[in-house]
Amino acid sequence: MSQIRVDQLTKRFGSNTIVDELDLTIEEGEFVVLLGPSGCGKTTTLRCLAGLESPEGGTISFGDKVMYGGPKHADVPSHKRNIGMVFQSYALWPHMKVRDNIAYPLKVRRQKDALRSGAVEKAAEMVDCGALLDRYPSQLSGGQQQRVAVARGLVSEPDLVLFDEPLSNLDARLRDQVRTQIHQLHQRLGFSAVFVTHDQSEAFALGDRLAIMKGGKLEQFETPQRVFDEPASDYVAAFIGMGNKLELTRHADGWRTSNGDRIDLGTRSPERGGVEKVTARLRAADLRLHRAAEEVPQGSVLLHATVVTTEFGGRHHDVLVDVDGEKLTLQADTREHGSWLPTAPEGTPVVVSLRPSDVRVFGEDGWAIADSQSPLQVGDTAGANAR
Ligand SMILES: Nc1ncnc2c1ncn2[C@@H]1O[C@H](COP(=O)(O)OP(=O)(O)OP(=O)(O)O)[C@@H](O)[C@H]1O
Repeated sequence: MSQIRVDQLTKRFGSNTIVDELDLTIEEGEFVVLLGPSGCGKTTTLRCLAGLESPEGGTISFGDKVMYGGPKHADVPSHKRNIGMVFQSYALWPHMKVRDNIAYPLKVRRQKDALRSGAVEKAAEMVDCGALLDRYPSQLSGGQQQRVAVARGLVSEPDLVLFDEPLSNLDARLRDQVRTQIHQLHQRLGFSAVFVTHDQSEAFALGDRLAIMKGGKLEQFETPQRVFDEPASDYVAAFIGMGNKLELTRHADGWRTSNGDRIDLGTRSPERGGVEKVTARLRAADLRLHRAAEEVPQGSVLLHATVVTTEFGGRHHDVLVDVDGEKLTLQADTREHGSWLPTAPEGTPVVVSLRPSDVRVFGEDGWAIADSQSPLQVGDTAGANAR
C-alpha cells in the first residue's frame, strides 16, 4: 500500500463541471470520508478513482503508479487498479453462492494462491458470515448481504477500498452494526479507504479525515475533531449540525442580533475594517432554555425569544424558538422543563442562553472568522482545507 494522490481532477458531464480541479491525498492506511449534500460530486470522484469514469483532466496516482493522466496519458482500467468496492446496492451476483461472490475478485485477478489458502473463508469470518458461505444472496438479510459485500471488497487485500454509501440501504440498527464492523476491520487491517456519505454521524465515526465537498471542490479537508471544532465555512457548519443561525450587526458597543440582544464574540470578533455584518452559528445542544433572565448563568449570552413548537424527545424536548424572526432549535431537559413546556402556547416568552465560546462566526463571504487567540487558525493544519 502507498499514498493515493489526486491532482487537479476534473470531470464534466456535458457542460456541467461535476468535479472541479480537485486535489486529494489519501495517506497509506488512512480512512478518508467524502462528505457533502446530494449532487456535490462525491460518487463521481469515487468512480474516477475506481476507473469507472474517464475524467477530462488531472492525475490519479497510487504510489508511484499513475492510474490516470500524467505524461503518458495513462488510463488504467478498473480491474487493473487493485481496488475493492462496496456499493450502496450490495451488488452481489444473485446466481452465485456467498462463497463465489466473495471469491469473485480473486478469480478475476487470477489470485489462485489466495483462493487455495483460504482467503475467502477468512474474509467471510472477518464479517461474521462464515456460516453463510453456501447460501445465495436472496437467502440473506440486507445486513448480511452488505457484510458479504464488505468481505468481497477486502478479500484481495486491495491498495484502496472504495465505499459508496454502503450503509444507506440498511435500517438504523443494522447501519450501526455494519458501521462498527467496517471501523473495526479498518483498525485491524489498516487498508486505505475512501468512503462516500452524506451522513455526518457516519463521517465523524469512521473518518481519519473528512473531505467536505461543495460544487465539485473541497471546502475543508481535516480531522473530524477539527471539522467539528472549527468548521471552515458557513456551508460546512450548517452541514455538520450547526443549524442555528443568527445574523449579527456591529454596533458601537459590540455585536447585536436584530432584536437588540448583545452577543459577545470575544476573540472571534472580526477586526474593524469594513466588516459590519457576520453570521453566528450554534448547535442545538449548545443553547439553554430559561423562563426568566435571572436564571441565566453568569458569563452566558442572553437572547429574548418566544416558543414556536415543542416536541417530546424522551430525556429532552426539541423546542423551536423565534428570536425576532430567526428560528432556533434547542433541546430542553425534560426533568427541568417537562412540567410547563409541553403546554406552553405558541408565543410564550422565554430566554435562551449560550456560551460565547460555543459560537462560530462567519463573514459575508461565508468563510470562518478564526479565534484570534488560537495558535491554530482555520486552515493551518497539515493538509488542511483546500482553499
Ligand atoms: N452519467 C451522468 N451523466 C450526467 N450527469 C451525471 C452523471 N452522473 C452524475 N451526474 C450528475 O453529476 C452531479 C453529481 O453527481 P454525484 O453522483 O457525483 O453526486 P453525489 O455527491 O454523489 O450525490 P448523491 O449523494 O446524490 O449520490 C449530479 O448533478 C448528477 O446528476
